[in-house]
Amino acid sequence: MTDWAIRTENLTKVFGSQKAVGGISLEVQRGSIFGFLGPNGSGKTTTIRMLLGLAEATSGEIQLLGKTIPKELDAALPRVGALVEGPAFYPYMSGRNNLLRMDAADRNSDPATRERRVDAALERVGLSNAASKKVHAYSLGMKQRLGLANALLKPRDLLILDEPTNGLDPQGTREVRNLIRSLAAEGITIFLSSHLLSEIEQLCSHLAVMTAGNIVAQGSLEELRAKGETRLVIAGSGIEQALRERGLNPKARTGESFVCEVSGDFDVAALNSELVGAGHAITEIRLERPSLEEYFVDLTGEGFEVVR
Ligand SMILES: Nc1ncnc2c1ncn2[C@@H]1O[C@H](COP(=O)(O)OP(=O)(O)OP(=O)(O)O)[C@@H](O)[C@H]1O
Repeated sequence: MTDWAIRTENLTKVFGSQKAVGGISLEVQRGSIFGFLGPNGSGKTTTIRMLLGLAEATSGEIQLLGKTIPKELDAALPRVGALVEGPAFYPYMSGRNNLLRMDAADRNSDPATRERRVDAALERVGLSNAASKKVHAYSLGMKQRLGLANALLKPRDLLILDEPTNGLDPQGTREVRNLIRSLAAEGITIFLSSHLLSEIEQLCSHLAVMTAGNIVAQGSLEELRAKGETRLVIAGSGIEQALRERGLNPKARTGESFVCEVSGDFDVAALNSELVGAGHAITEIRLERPSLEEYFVDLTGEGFEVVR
């Protein structure tokens, strides 16, 4: 039986006459870094708010760490850290005092361990040296890391992060991404929304693609990569006839090369040695896979930003 950190079935949210989330079934495996990819306005934040019990679903079901939401919210939430719409810090208070204050506002947290937990969280996100600095002097990346420290004041099994690198400069983006990687390496399941395909490709093991309130693709990165059509590109002496004899359907491409549609697991090395063995001089042979971006654009008719 698969152990799901998040599972939804037919989750729907309607605002007036608008379906912001149109019946989505998410399956987020424990231990994964799961990317929730979609352009702005596709329904990601609304979904995340429903997962966390911040918004009520119109219909459908949610399981978070095996608990039914919203019925068993109190049992699930202590193990879930969240970063949704940058938390509001007091700018003229230090990072450390902000965390102490936020922890004190949480009725389930233990005052006896507060200082120790706050210092450990600051250490974890690399802010120990800036702990006594006022937050208004923090860079955006530091503020975002402080937000993550706030989400890490207690031991967590799952972190839900809404666009965690949005608005950060390249340095801040790198800091936050590295932090996410190290948290995942500790075994925390990460669910992260982003409108950047490049971010998801760099960080995530699994993803779901949202467009206009619906999931149009979901699975591991490799599964989705294998879905687009694979092409064999090949050039060599007498190659067209040789390919036809082997049941492939070559089409002429630029220069001397031909292209054939093949399955994702096509064995190029075997074909190469067979053709060479039969006396053909092969000057080019390779598989060409469409990028994830091409595949998603085919599915959604939209572009994804590909900022690195
Ligand atoms: N409280 C609300 N009342 C009415 N419509 C809403 C409300 N919240 C969201 N919407 C609408 O629902 C749709 C999905 O919005 P949502 O914020 O979930 O998208 P998103 O993918 O998170 O985008 P973004 O990255 O811009 O936040 C949008 O069309 C938005 O205008």
